[in-house]
Amino acid sequence: KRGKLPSGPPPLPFIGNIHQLLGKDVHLKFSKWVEEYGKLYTVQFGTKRALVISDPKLIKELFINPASTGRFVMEVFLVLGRGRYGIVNTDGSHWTEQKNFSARTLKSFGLSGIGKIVLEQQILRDIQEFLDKIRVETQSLCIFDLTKRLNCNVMWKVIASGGNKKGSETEIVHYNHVAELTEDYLNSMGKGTETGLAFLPWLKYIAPELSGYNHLKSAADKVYDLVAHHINERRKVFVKGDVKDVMDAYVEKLELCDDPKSTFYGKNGLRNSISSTLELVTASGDTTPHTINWIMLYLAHHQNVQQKLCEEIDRVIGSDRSPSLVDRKNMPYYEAVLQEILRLSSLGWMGIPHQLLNDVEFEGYTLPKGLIILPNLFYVHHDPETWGDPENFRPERFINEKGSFVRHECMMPFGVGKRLCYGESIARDIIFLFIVRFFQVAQVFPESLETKPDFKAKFGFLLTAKPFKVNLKWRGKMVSS
Ligand code: HEM
Repeated sequence: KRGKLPSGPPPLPFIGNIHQLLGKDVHLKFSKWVEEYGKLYTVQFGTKRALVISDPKLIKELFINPASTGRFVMEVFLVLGRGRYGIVNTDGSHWTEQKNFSARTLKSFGLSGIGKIVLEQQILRDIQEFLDKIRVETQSLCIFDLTKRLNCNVMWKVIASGGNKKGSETEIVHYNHVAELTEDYLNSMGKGTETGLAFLPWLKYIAPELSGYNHLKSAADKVYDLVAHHINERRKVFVKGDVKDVMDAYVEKLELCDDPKSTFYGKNGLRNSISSTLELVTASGDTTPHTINWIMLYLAHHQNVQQKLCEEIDRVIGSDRSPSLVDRKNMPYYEAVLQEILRLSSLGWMGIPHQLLNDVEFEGYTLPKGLIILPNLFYVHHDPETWGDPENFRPERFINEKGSFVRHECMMPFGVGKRLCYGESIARDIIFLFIVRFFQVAQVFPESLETKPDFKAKFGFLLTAKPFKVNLKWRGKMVSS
């Protein structure tokens, strides 16, 4: 099959399949095409060809090959990093150096690092504040707006807490500002996926307003300037060895780098550090709170599952103490609920597109260098051949006869292979602390009995739950953490 690629929906001259990929619910079109063309097919973005892979084994096989770690650079990300800097927009040795440093630093200052106990306590205090705030609400509540802020606070603590006086007025104003700017950028990124800008960068020239480019650029600039400002301020007061958070670690790395070949060296070093830090803020800004939001939606409409989760919380933690991350290993049902929601929601429905760095022999085809690779994660998580009843919410599918949680090799919500999401661990930790603490003291119900559940996702760069409200009922004691 040399020179040939798997077929797919017939492309039109110049635009390829773009006319079929604009607007809403593109993930469902990608699934429909699996039925027509099989688990390997190609689509055409203008002049660029993309291979869509819908088989988990094949995704794994290709994504562990170093040739597949190239990044197809999307305008919606490029505009944020102001070029190919940082992690998401880079590949090769540039990407390796930036990603390794970022992953290591996140680990050190996140929930598995040196200050993990203090951070866990701080997060629980933030969650307590959140609970206190909603406790006075008697009306039905849109939880998402609050969890988004909460998540941003947590991440900004990991990234830049060392520069702020804990609990001060400025800290709160500052956190809210970071959250607002991040949200604006993330919303415009979703819009850019709908209008096609993500795959057709030239739209910014012919339809800058309509494609959402103008708004995207101004939102991206604001959040970039904010992070750049903080890094530059820290550089002015840099003290070697005084590293309190992720941002300090970047500043130290920049100040001490004397290797011109390093991606931390000189002006480009600064650009890379700003981009990489920025990516931590934006990559976590939507993903974690939207996952929490999906959990709320499913549990509000599946009282039996919520009941079982509450029973597990009561059994393992009780009501006299706050949860701790060490409880997680004793909570298989929680793990199964999260896994089932990650499967059903498939937030990152096509991951972030890869691009081949070299020719690759794959399934009898010679895939050419430069080919875009799209893992059809939504389909993988909904394939009837794998799941039998993919549309049903059934956490039990991840529980074995002994009552233990079992992993499933077809689950890949955080991607797979060498470019796997390295925020998985902190995302899982934050979600655990939030959900378990929340259901330790509260229950959620649909806004009204007539409210019909709508589990169909709102389409964008991420698949998110449509806005909804829940009613709360308080249970257990409001133990303070
Ligand atoms: C439920 C939460 C999350 C989900 C479902 C998720 C999912 C994903 C997926 C599917 C990818 C694409 C992997 C690929 O390119 O093949 C990705 C990449 C990435 N994620 Fe996450 N993510 C989540 C949370 C986070 C958090 C909290 C952070 C940061 C703290 C983060 C940082 C990143 C970064 C920087 C990349 C790009 C990595 C690269 O280009 O090599 N993610 N994520």
